[in-house]
Amino acid sequence: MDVAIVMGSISDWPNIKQTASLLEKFEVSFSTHVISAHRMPDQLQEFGKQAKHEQYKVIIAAAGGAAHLPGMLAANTTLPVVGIPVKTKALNGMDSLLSMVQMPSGVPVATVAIGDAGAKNAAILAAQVIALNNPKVEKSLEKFRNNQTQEAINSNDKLE
Ligand SMILES: Nc1c(C(=O)O)ncn1[C@@H]1O[C@H](COP(=O)(O)O)[C@@H](O)[C@H]1O
Repeated sequence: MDVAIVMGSISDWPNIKQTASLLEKFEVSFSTHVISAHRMPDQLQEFGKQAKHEQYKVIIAAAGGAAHLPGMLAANTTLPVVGIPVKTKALNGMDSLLSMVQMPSGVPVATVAIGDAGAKNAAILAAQVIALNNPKVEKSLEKFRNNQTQEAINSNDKLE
């Protein structure tokens, strides 16, 4: 598998399944996991340490609230980690965003936006990394971009 999607909880899945759907669309191979840094610290550390041996190229890590999961994965691997801040009821995801975007120098998490745009952009970002060595994925990305451009152009027809 090229990409690992790791979530802090199964409750993140309704948001994160769109990340998985987009990876499928780009024909990027991926696996999905629930591994909480807080609730499963040993498993989280083990996963981070083994990720490179497992041949993953990118890790997408989604978590809400005190979202330490992406940072702790990043601390345990040199693979690129894309962080998705999951929207929360209490603070609308600002808590998730700030806990992953403000990483200390030396241990980056490539943090995307809160919510649907971020969940999709994480998949696109991961696919862009995979496309560097995979012409099929590169083609899928180009097609996606061209369709997006065409849809934006066509939306002019809807203006009155
Ligand atoms: N932020 C973390 C971590 C972590 O960072 O280790 N583990 C779970 N969570 C988050 O807690 C929220 C509520 O989880 P539950 O619904 O399971 O109580 C989820 O958004 C999850 O990502």
